[in-house]
Parts: sequence; structure tokens; C-alpha cells
Amino acid sequence: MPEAVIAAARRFLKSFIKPGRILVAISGGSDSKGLLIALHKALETQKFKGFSLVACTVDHALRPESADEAAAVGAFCAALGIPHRIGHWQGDKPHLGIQAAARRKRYDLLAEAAAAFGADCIVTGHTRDDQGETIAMRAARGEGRGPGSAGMAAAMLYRRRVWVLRPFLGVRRADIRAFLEVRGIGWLDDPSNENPLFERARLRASLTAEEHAPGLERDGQLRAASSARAAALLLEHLRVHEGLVAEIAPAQAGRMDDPDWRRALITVAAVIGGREHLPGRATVERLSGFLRSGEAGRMTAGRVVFDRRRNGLYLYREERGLPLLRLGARESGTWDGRFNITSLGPALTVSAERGARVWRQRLIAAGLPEGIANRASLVAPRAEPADSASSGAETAAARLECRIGPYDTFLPGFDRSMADAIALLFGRDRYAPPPVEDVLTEMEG
Ligand SMILES: Nc1ncnc2c1ncn2[C@@H]1O[C@H](COP(=O)(O)OP(=O)(O)OP(=O)(O)O)[C@@H](O)[C@H]1O
Repeated sequence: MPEAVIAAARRFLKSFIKPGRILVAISGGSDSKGLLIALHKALETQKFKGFSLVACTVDHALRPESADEAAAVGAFCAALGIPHRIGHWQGDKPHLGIQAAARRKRYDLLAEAAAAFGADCIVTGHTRDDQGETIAMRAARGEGRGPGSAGMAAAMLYRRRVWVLRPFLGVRRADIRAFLEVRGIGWLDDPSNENPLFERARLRASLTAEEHAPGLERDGQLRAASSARAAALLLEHLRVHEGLVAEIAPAQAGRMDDPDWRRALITVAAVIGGREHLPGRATVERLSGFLRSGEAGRMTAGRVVFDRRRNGLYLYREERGLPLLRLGARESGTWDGRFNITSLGPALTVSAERGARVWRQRLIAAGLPEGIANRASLVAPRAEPADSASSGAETAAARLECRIGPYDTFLPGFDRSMADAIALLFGRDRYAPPPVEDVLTEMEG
């Protein structure tokens, strides 16, 4: 029913903590066009004072028509009096993984536009159909259902900076199209949506109407509850030393049958290993077997050593493949996926070479067994002046911050409590809260 569309827009606007500026990511397809119009209409009613709309279209320049299409969307927005900007994907495009690269670039350009417009959030037109496809795709890859594997989040924090909200995640595409049709508004059909080379397009073609609407609203809530439990377990049973070693009490170490604890532990392991993604199912099973056995010993998985001793379980980065990072004066970069480093003075290099002594002392002072302190200090970063021969200095002035690989690029709203707990454990502030009351409310109904 087309009324569902405007109702979803109103419910979404009501969920804001205070009125703000919303950037609509508009491709020109039916879903994002419907979103723009629905928000525009809802705001016309005077019920929502203090809100404003701006819009951005990303021209991926992957098809010859894309520049004209983006310009047409710009004209459509101008006719509604909505400021619009086109983000251009310039430079070389990869041959492999083009969809994933386009997605990252798209979010970067949208985030840039949001900053330029002073917008408080970005909204996209993802629908209930997209949600069904995402879940089916994850299931086909063996990721399964349940609290550990909800579909797309209704809210997602991008690069710790800007919240991307999906007000139409509970709305059917057919309703959006009907809503546009009664208003005589047309839309663009992206040909890549039907291109069988892409996994999502293949899946879309094979899903029946019923499978498109599987009624999975509660999964997000289950996942949020699971995250809250995982966060509590982490804060109770785990300590992190210098961002280098995670220490877990012996009684908790083997509890791999608890799915919340298991997810919490492997997420921390991804942080320690400098990875964005969690280890695959086979690795987790192998790890669970090792930890459940309760026997002392070491196992390496996902670049992380799981060092099981009588007095606890210790996680630290394995000493292999550690990179060298060069930073110009006052430049920032990420070292080994684990540390964000900023040069506070002249150019410097960061490596694990010769870094051991000072870190080792700190880890021992924190009460860690000597063997653990020795091993973990070998994978600690050391910043040296790039020109140490002439400067004579042994260490360079640099600011270090732990990077939280699984959440620093994309943080799903339903994982926020676990992400915050991990941030605190690694000496960071909590993540920026979303501008809406409850990131899940728009999924109800
Ligand atoms: N070129 C674009 N410019 C602006 N916004 C876009 C563009 N492409 C997609 N979007 C936004 O993303 C939403 C989802 O689009 P689509 O389903 O094509 O992307 P996806 O690749 O499945 O999503 P995502 O990359 O976010 O997981 C659209 O409704 C729109 O809000």
C-alpha cells in the first residue's frame, strides 16, 4: 500500500532526538526517489519544524550514461528546491571486486557531501526486498540465521563519522513504486541490478515474492540484545593491556558454547589481529575445540596467538608479516590494521623493529606473565624519525590510537553496545550515538 511509504517517512522523522538536516542518497532509482519524495511530503505538513533536506548522487562513471543520469536527478531535486550535489568517482577502477569498491567509494563521497552540507545523517532507500536478499545471500554463504547473523542494520555508522539510516527497511519496493506512480513520477532502472554476473542480481531473479518479505524485523532486535549481553561479558571477563594483549580469566576462557561470548571473543581477536572481518566458521570451530579442551598450549588463528595458560587465556598478534609504515610530517595512517598513528612532528617510520623494551616493561608492570609480555612486545609499534641518522633521536613524537577493525568502517547500529565496550577496553571513547531515538524503531510495524 502506498500509504505505508509516507507512514514510514513520518515514523522515521518522529524518531529524531532533535530536528536536523538529512542528506538523501539518491541514485535516481525508485527506492531512493520514493524516499526523497516521502520525506519532502512529510516535511511539508508543518508537523516537523526545523528539519531540512539535501541530496547527493554518486556518479560511479561505470556506464556512459551515468553523468547524464546524475544531472537529471540534480534537476529533479532543484525543481523541489532541495540542494543537490554530484559526487564523482574519479581515477582508476579495479577489475576485480568492482561492486565492493564502488560501495566504499559511494559511502566516502556521500560522507563528504554530508560534511559539506552540514548534514546530521545520510539516508538510503534500502527496502524490505533488499533486506530479504541480503539475508538470503548470507544464508547461501553459510552464515545462517539467528541473533549472530541479522540482515542489514536499520542504522550504520560509517568511518566513525556519520550515521547512515535506512528508513524504508520495512517497506516493500512495490509500495514505493505505486506511491511514485500515483504521483506520475518516473525512475531509473540500474541495469547492473539485472546483471547475472553479480551475486545480488542472481539472487533477486531467483527469489519468489514471499521470500522477498520474510518478516525478519525481530532479528535486528535479537542481535542488539545479543550485543548487549556480549558487551557485559567482555567488560566483566576481559582486560586489554596497551592495546596489545587481551587477557581472559581462566573460568571464562573455555565457554565457547555461549554464542554471545563466542562472538565477543572472536571480535576482540579480529581487533588484536588488525582485521576488519571475523574469522570464518571453520576457524571458529577449530578454535572452540582448542579452548573448550581447557588444555594449556598455543593456537594461531587470523594472525592472533591464543595462548592458553593455567592462569588465563591471552590473545596477541602473531609475530609475522608486520609492515613498515612511512608517514610524512603531521600525517596520519594505519599501521598493521591495529593502530592509527599520527606524526606530531617531522616524517617518521613505524615498524615493530626494536620496539620491544619499553613495551615489555609496561606489560610486565601491568601484571602479565613474562613470557606473554616478551612475545606481545615484539609486535608493538615503534615510531622513529624517518631521518634518525641525522636527528639522532631514538623515538619520534607520534600519537597512537587503537584501531577497531570490525567497527571503525561500518558499525551496524545493533552492535553498538558491543562496539562501545570494545572501544572502552582498547582505551578509546564510545562511538558517536545515532541522531535517532532508537535505531530499531523504524523496523517495527
Ligand atoms: N549512485 C548512487 N548515488 C547515491 N545514492 C545511491 C547510489 N546508489 C545507491 N545509492 C543509495 O543506496 C541505496 C541502495 O542502493 P543499491 O541497492 O543499489 O545499493 P547496494 O549496493 O545494494 O547497497 P549498499 O551498497 O549500501 O549495501 C539506494 O536506495 C540509494 O539510497
